[in-house]
Amino acid sequence: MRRNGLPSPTFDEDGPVDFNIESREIQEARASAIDSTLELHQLLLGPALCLCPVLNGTSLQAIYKYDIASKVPVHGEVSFEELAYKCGLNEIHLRRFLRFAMVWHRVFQEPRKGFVAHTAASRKLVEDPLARAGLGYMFDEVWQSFARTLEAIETFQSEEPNKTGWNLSQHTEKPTWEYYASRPEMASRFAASMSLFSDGIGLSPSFLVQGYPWSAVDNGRGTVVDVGGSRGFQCVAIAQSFPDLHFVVQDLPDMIDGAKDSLPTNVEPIIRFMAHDFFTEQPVSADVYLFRMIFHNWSDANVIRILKATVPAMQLGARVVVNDYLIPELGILPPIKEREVRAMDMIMLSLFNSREREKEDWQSIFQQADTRFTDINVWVPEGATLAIIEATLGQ
Ligand SMILES: C[S@@+](CC[C@H](N)C(=O)[O-])C[C@H]1O[C@@H](n2cnc3c(N)ncnc32)[C@H](O)[C@@H]1O
Repeated sequence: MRRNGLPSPTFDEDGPVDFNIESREIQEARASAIDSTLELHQLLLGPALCLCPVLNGTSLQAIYKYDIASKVPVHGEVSFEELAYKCGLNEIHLRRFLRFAMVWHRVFQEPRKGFVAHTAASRKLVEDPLARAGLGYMFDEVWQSFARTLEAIETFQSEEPNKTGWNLSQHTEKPTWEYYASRPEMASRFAASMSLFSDGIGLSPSFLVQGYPWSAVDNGRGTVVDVGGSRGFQCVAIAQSFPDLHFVVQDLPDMIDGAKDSLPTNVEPIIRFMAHDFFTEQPVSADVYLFRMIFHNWSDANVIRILKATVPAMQLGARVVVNDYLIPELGILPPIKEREVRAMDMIMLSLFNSREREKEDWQSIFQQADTRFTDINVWVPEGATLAIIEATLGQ
C-alpha cells in the first residue's frame, strides 16, 4: 500500500473509511492476508471458543436507532452523560452499548474516561448515509429474521416468500416487496443497503459488462430485456460500452416510476422502462433476458414459474442470462469469499425462503422450466463475485 501511495489502515478517526484499492494485485494480497489471519485467529481460539461466537447486535442496533454517531462531534468528544441526554437513553445502557461497540466493532473510542470520540468506522456512519442504511437494514430486519428462521421452517413447512423468519419477525403475511410498497421509508432503506453492498469490489457492474459477449448479441445490435432491472443501473453500464444495443428495463411500477428522468443523456435514447410483473407472460421479444440478482430471491418452484412465463416470448436461439452467486464445492474458494457466498445463502433462507445455487441446480431448473433450454454455460468472470449462467432456447 505504501508503494502505491495508499494510506495505511488505522482505526483513528482520521483514518481512511474505504480503501479504494483498484489494483487487483493489492486486492489479492489483502484477501490472502485476511484468509491467513482468520485461520490463525480461529486456530488460536480453539474449538471451544469457535463454538461461542458473539452474536449480539443490540449495541449496533442502538447506535442506528438513536442515531448516536451524528450526536458525537467529529474531531471532538462528548461525555456519556451529555450523550445519554441527547439520545434520550439511560446513561448506564448507553455506556454499555458504546463500550461493547468499541471493543467488538471498533466503532467509537473513549480517549479519556467518561468521554466518547469517533473512530474511522463511527465517522463513516456520520458521513455515509448508505452505511447508516446498511446498518439499519441489517439490525432491524435481517438479524431479527435469523432468530425466527427455524421457527418459520417448523411452523410453515413452505417455500413461499411470505412464510419466512422475516415474516415472523415483522408480523406480516405479506412478502417483502408487497410489504415495502406501502412503506416507502423501508423500501428506500433496502435500496440504499443494496447499493452499499453492490459497491463491493466483486459486485461492480463492470464484471457483467466485460464478462459477457455483448458484442455477439445480434452483432452488437440486439435487444436486451433486464427483467427486475430496478432503476436500470446495469443497463446503463452495459449501454455505455455497447451503444448499439437496445434495452428494456422491466420492474414493478413503483420501482421504475421516474427512473427514465435520471438516465445519463448519452444512453437515454436506447433504454426504455416498462412496468411488468415477471410472473405474468413476457410481452417483449428479445435476444437476451437478463436476470441479475433476481432468482436468488425466489424458491426453485417460483424461478421455474418465472422462466415459464418468459419462454413464450423467446425465439429460437434467444438466451436467458442469469447473474447470481454460485455456490462452489466446499473449500474451493478462498475462505473469506466462501464465507460471503454461504452467508448470502443463509440470508436468502431467512428473508425469502430462497437460496443460492450450485451449477447442477441451474441445469435442473432450466430443464424443469423447458426441455428446449440447451447449452447451459456457467462461468465466473475473473475477480467477480457473481457468476454468469447462460441458457439458450433450442429446438
Ligand atoms: C435484488 S433486486 C435486483 C435489482 C437489479 N436486477 C440489480 O441487479 O441491481 C430485485 C428486483 O426485483 C424486483 N421485483 C420483485 N418482484 C417483482 C415482480 N413480480 N416483477 C418484476 N420485478 C420484481 C424488485 O422490485 C427489485 O428491483
